[in-house]
Amino acid sequence: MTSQELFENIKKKGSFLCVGLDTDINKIPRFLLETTDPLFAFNKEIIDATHKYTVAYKPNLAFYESMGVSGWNSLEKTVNYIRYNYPDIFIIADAKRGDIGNTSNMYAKAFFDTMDFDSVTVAPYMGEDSVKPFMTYVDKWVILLALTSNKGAADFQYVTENNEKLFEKVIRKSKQWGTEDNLMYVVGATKSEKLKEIRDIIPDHFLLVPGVGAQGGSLKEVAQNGLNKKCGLLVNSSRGIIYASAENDFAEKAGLAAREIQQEMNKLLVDKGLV
Ligand SMILES: O=c1ccn([C@@H]2O[C@H](COP(=O)(O)O)[C@@H](O)[C@H]2O)c(=O)[nH]1
Repeated sequence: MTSQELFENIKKKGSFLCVGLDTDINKIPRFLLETTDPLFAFNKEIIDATHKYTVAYKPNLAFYESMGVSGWNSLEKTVNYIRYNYPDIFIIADAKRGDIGNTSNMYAKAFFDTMDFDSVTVAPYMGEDSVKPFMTYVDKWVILLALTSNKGAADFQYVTENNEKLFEKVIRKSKQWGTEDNLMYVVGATKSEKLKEIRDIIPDHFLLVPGVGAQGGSLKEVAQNGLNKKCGLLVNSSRGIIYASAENDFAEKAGLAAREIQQEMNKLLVDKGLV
């Protein structure tokens, strides 16, 4: 998917929402545990209830890997289900990978050949040769960690040298490795005050923004500082949507939670003259 195609979907749905599929076996409704594949059964219901309001899904790999082989199967079935039923939706493997070149090649093969993800989150710490293997695939994206939403982001990402913070250096250097059609950045919604500075460095790239909802980031502030002429934002909410209810009505409540965010997003897009 190109950035223009992503923008077209955003305009069509009036939404730049990404629903995070952080599917925790301990949090899903108990009756699903009696099904043959509880993680997939939960995801399928959530996807059917939210697809109208979202342009992206982001399974976080930890929730699937922690289950062993059955978790990988649930993940693969989830990706195939989205691809087959809702083909215009962008699918993110939140895996935070990156290693020496030949190993990154294998990570890229896992997510882009073996599984049909559109994108994978990658940690920039090991540098260009650890990131480039993910960019050899046509129509696939790297989403590079730039300024993360957690408290520990302060440990390294704000460290300043020659008047430049580490996260700024990461963005400035890495933007030369790809294009606006295969490289996005993670910027936490809890760091929305930094979005203007980030937009000075990368005015046109898409940003994946986790941290609204459960982590307390403000969608309005993210939009004020981060929207660009092609929207340029995918704002993720995981727990705030998928665990809106722990009862039999979990899917319906997730749909309502997604719709509420979509309606707010639509207003923000209208105010910005983008739809
Ligand atoms: O900086 C980051 C990078 C990734 N994440 C991931 O996004 C979701 C957020 O979930 P919520 O339940 O909406 O808080 C989760 O998968 C994180 O691992 C992040 O939060 N911050």
